[in-house]
Amino acid sequence: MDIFLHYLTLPYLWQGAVIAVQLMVGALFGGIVIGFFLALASMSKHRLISYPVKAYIYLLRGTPVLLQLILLYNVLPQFGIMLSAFASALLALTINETAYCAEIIRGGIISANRDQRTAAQAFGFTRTAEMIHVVIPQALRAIMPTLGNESVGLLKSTSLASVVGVSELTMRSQTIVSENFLFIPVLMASGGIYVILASVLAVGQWWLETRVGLDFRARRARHRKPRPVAELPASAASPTTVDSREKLLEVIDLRVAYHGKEVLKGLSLTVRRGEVVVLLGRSGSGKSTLLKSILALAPVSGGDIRVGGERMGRGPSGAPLPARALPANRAAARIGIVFQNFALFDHLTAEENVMSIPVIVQKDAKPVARAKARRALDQVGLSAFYHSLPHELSGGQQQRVAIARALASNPQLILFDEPTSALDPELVREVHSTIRKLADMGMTLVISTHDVDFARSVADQIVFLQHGVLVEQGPPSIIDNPQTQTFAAYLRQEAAGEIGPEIEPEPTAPKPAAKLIHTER
Ligand SMILES: Nc1ncnc2c1ncn2[C@@H]1O[C@H](COP(=O)(O)OP(=O)(O)OP(=O)(O)O)[C@@H](O)[C@H]1O
Repeated sequence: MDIFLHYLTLPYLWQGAVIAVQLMVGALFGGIVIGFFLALASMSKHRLISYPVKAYIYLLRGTPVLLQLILLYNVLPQFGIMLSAFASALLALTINETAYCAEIIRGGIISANRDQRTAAQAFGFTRTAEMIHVVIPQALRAIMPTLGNESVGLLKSTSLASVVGVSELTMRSQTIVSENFLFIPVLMASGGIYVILASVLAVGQWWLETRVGLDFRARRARHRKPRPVAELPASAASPTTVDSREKLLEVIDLRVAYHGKEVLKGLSLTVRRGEVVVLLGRSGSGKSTLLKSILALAPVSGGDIRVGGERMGRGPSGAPLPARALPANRAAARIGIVFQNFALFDHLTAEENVMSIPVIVQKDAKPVARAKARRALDQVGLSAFYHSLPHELSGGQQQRVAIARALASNPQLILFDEPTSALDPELVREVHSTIRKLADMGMTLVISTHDVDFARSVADQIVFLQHGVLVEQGPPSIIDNPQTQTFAAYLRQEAAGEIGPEIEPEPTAPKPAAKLIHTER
């Protein structure tokens, strides 16, 4: 035991351990930084970028790190590059690590919630902002355990550096053994040092995992010191006077196709400022696609969409905007959106969720954005929940945070994509009453829903879609007096609770006759 303890505390071995740790930290750091960019490159739409990166990862993962180490150590001098044994071992381990980290990080990125990413894009986040504020926080939660595992594996792989003459822990224990033949105590002491280092890594991993976890964030949010909140001018809080004749949203002959299949077939619609338009239709009729198109989030193949003076997804000449110009286009249109599944950023409190739009999109100072967020949360009756994380709220409360988030950007138009479909009946009421309040304030709303009674009570204009075609349009009275057989059949089935998804008509079947009744307010 004494001999074991002697070697366990031997400075010569611990100096070797320091070299092993230096190799591990250097390779892990390089692996994570370079791996992040490789992960992005491997997911690129451009094959010229993604394929070589995938091939690089494939080759490095497919060959033993020992082989790579020896190869690099012997190949570099032939190109006149003379590196020390330590530097070439570090380089080889880093290169190998980039492939593994790229795959770990790619896994984290693809695990990020799609709805939250769509929400960020809809509000006008740039790709970089989406990455920093939405994807990376979620990806970190997913990759932390695997990365912790990887760091322990890497620590053990540093022992391979001994083959090129790096005097790290394993090599030093072998050197001692070759002199005194005390295999068992020396190798056990060396193993003990590896276990101590791995334990330190495990504690670090646990600490980091806790910090990116939602429970820790929730606790921290509750105990955080109060942050500065700006005074907002009183005028900003009151609803603006609207000219109800002004056309705010114009959808002109809109066509959208997914993989060659047309799902919106020449749809035209006008929404005036202050108007509430409700979209009805069976599942699959194209309601969500219409809302996504308004935000330039759907593959529009024809037609035009204007919100205020802004052409969505197109430049002034009518040419489609490149992807990098879309965030500014969406931000300029000032459209808020509320999704069926809330799509709140789950690592942010209610207040942070709402203020993310003024901070990230409108570049407001944080105290101003916080004041706007609190005003919006007060408007939807959530003054007591500023510091709650989404998972601490009921579905109805989460949806009201989502409504506050849509309000915080001072939108000229708010889109609701089946805002109550994911809610229990008693929670539906609270969300409906919040939407009604917005309508009473004179906000312009476009709401997709299956709730005919709610549509009747809130709408200025009802729009019925079928197979991507606007079949009937008119005041709420058309619900009691439908003008087309298809709408009448839909209403009958809806009342009987027999509504099913759309069944595509045969390709030869004629389009449903469109009967339009236009309403002026
Ligand atoms: N990303 C997509 N890729 C391929 N097809 C899609 C995509 N999104 C929607 N579609 C198709 O477009 C059609 C219209 O879908 P959409 O979601 O707009 O209908 P909806 O009326 O909103 O339905 P629901 O009431 O169920 O939300 C459907 O046939 C759907 O399968």
